[in-house]
Amino acid sequence: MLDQHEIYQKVIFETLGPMAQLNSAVLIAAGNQNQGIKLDTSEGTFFLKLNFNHERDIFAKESEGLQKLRKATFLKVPQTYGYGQVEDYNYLLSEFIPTSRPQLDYWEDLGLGLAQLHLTHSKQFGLESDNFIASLHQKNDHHDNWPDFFIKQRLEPMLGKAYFDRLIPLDFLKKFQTIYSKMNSILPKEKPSLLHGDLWSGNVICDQEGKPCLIDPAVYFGHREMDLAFSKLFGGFDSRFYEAYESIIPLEPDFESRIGIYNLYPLLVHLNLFGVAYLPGIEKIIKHFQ
Ligand SMILES: Nc1ncnc2c1ncn2[C@@H]1O[C@H](COP(=O)(O)OP(=O)(O)OP(=O)(O)O)[C@@H](O)[C@H]1O
Repeated sequence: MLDQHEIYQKVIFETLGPMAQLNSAVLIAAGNQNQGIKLDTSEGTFFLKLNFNHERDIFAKESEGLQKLRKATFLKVPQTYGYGQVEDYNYLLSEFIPTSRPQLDYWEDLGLGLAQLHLTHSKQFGLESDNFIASLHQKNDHHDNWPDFFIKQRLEPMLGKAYFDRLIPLDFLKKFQTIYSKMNSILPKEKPSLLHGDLWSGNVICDQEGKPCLIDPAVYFGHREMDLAFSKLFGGFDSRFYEAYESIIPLEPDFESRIGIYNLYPLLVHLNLFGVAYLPGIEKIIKHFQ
């Protein structure tokens, strides 16, 4: 069995080549699933993400998602250098983003960059393959209609998992499903937009130039209001972000009234990841829309 140092050395051998040497390694982020490590090597400084998830393609999908974002927006997005497995670990090696304090136009940039991302359209909602949101499988089968996609590919799989894992009883599941018939009239029709897919404040970091940098996406073509609603779930972004976004692509009237519906998805994700503390929030939204 390899020790930590040998694992890091093997990762840089596989991704940067046989001449690459590890100088030092510092753990900078330890989440529920992943470890984030700053690696100083003979080839430069890199960010290494490691986990034991049994889904072996989790970082292949993260790398694909980051590359899709890089192509679609002027915003900073880390370059990826390789992913794979060393012993039981999955790894992803990417550009290390040193952080600093936001510049004055930080929020405006983020709003304009997200609008640019959302102007990347597709004919259908979905993606060519499934991916992940945090450590959970995220389905992406194509649909022509947003409410169908949202119900069948987003809400139902997470609701089913919560029921299967005994986090919710059957009557709660049935109550939840009663709102499906309202979706068509509540959700405005729009073209599928490329989304970040997990756009909360923890997934935007400030780079060394004081500019926003997008990390940790769960990309797909969806309704752009999903990203905007998600951005309001845990603390929200500065009002300059929303103003800049709307200067490029204004929102349909009454967006605020739909935020709860969209956020049923991240709340179900949190229910499945972290447990029943998220149930009352979900219940409140369901009651409101029943
Ligand atoms: N490319 C990078 N360069 C430098 N630091 C990074 C980079 N990517 C992520 N980080 C730091 O590591 C932290 C965790 O990264 P990330 O969100 O990708 O991991 P995660 O395990 O999926 O986290 P979470 O479960 O909190 O969403 C970030 O909040 C950020 O501080």
